[in-house]
Amino acid sequence: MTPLFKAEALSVKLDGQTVLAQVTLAIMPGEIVTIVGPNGSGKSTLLRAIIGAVPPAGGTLTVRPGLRIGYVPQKLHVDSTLPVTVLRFLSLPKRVSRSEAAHVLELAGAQNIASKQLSELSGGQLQRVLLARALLAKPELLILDEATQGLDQPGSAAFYQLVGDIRDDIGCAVLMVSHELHVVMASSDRVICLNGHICCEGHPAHVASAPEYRALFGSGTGGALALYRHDHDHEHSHKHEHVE
Ligand SMILES: Nc1ncnc2c1ncn2[C@@H]1O[C@H](COP(=O)(O)OP(=O)(O)OP(=O)(O)O)[C@@H](O)[C@H]1O
Repeated sequence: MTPLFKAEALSVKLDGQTVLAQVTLAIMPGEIVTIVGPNGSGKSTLLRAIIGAVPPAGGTLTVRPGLRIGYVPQKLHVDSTLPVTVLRFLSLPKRVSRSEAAHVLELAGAQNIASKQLSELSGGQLQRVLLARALLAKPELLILDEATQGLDQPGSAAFYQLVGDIRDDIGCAVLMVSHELHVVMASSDRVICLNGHICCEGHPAHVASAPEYRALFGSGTGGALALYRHDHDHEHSHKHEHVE
């Protein structure tokens, strides 16, 4: 199978400073990959390099020609004085039909809020609308940059569960940045721990116990990890592979 994109020994400089060095990474169709790493470790820069917003300073980045990418930003700052309904927002800047809008809202679990004003949505509802908007591109690769910032833990868990369901529905790969390894681990196939370079990678449980990860994040989430795994096994045992 051909990867959707492949970075080989990729380095990126911003303002003359090396932000990413020797990053080698490929994403296969349908895979869910999560990038974790401390603040300033280059996570957003890596996503921006993949979508072509920053040029490589070294190495190579090969993106499959014509790859359809959907991008979900961290946050949308909504001007509450500007009246825009969810349906209208989906038609900006390019008009979409009502049925297309209804379809992506349904995929994103937001079908009952189509006629609401953007300004009256909760944080979790707004993120679902942003996700719906990214789905309009019929993405083969969905990129999420800390898309659950500001959501509480159950809200984040529900959101990542939804992302996993969408992958199952439309078969897209997902590349996302999250600080919440304990929340995303149930829906990720692979986790990459980044700190300017790739420190460690692999199955979520492997990364959580890797010395490089523990050195960066401590082992304080151990209890939460165990608890989440436990809950997850019970709630969703019909759908996902389990972390043993
Ligand atoms: N436009 C820019 N010009 C110069 N330096 C930048 C620019 N954007 C980011 N940086 C620097 O590059 C480094 C990596 O930033 P980046 O935003 O990729 O990290 P991050 O891992 O996404 O951080 P966070 O978790 O805080 O969002 C940081 O040291 C940052 O200060």
